[in-house]
Amino acid sequence: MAIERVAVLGAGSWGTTFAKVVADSGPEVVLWARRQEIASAITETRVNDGYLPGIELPANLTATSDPAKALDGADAVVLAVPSQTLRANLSAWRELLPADATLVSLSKGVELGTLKRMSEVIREVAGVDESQVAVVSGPNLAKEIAVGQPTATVIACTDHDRAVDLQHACSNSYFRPYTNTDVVGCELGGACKNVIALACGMAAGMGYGDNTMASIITRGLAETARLGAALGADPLTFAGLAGLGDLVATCASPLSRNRSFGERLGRGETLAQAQEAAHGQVAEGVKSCSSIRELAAAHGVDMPITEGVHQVCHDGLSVRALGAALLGRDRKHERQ
Ligand SMILES: NC(=O)c1ccc[n+]([C@@H]2O[C@H](COP(=O)([O-])OP(=O)(O)OC[C@H]3O[C@@H](n4cnc5c(N)ncnc54)[C@H](O)[C@@H]3O)[C@@H](O)[C@H]2O)c1
Ligand SMILES: O=P(O)(O)OC[C@H](O)CO
Repeated sequence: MAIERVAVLGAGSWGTTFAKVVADSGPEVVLWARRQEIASAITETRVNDGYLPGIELPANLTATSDPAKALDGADAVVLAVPSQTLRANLSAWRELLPADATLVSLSKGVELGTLKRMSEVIREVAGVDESQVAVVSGPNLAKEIAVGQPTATVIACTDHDRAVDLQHACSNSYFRPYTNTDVVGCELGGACKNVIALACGMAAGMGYGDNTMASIITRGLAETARLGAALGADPLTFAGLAGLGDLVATCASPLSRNRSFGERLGRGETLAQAQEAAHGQVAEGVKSCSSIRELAAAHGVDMPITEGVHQVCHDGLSVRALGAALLGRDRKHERQ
């Protein structure tokens, strides 16, 4: 089914940027902003100044703070709110969701408490089959895409035809989506890389260079792939855009909120100071390190970097002690 009208719920960095991507690809887009003043400002100035200053939004993108207006007649509903708020937000929107609309997750995280992936939360709250839920994940730093820098991504859905419909709705001269049916692998790649980026940021904050980064990225990918194997993901997904691609972009970029957050901790700032510097924008790994750690434990999977990041963020371990603990682990074979 051709997607002609898209609702994007969440007007932060990625929600606004993805709304622009879709609008630049052809469909009509209605962007829902939680705050009325942001919706009005977008309507009046065509700019979301708080999140994407200086970026002019296309004419086929309109904004509202009324979810019913955003969702009316939508062929696809894109959910662009922080992971830990998705359940509450979607519960409030449930009755307004058009019956056969594709429900698309942009959020990269694992829910605290339930240990569910975002597509699982969506299926549960909206009461839909897994074939109706898609995930967009890849090396997608919003600020680069908003200025039209080229990138690729993955649209994952167990229903390949639905993924292809969505692919058509967000393909343009600077955004190239690939399809994949491995929803589990794509979601785990997106959630876990935020935690590994925190670790890379910590190392950068301590003054360490590229060998350290490459070692954390590579071993971070190894532990992500171990979790994926335990949860039934396709191992090849982790070598793709939603795995290695996103991991490298996030761990290397000063634009990443997760990496920047970790860097502040590595320079000796407290969690509260790093949180304040984020200006309300979400660094998903700070919470997901705990849920991913629990998920790993429930499946008997060893994730030492994730464990260490959790201890730094929530158990008072110093960044220096984390480095020493990781280097002091039992020697092992690379494939273990
Ligand atoms: N920014 C990126 O480059 C990027 C890229 C890919 C994926 N993502 C993922 O997309 C998701 C959204 O990220 P973002 O960059 O748009 O985040 P953001 O912090 O920039 O914006 C979050 C948006 O959600 C809204 N929101 C609704 N309910 C909320 C609540 N209860 N608490 C806080 N905010 C609430 C906020 O008003 C805001 O508009 C995250 O899971 C993130 O990991 C982000
Ligand atoms: O800014 P971050 O750390 O939330 O990362 C943004 C995107 O997920 C990169 O693909």
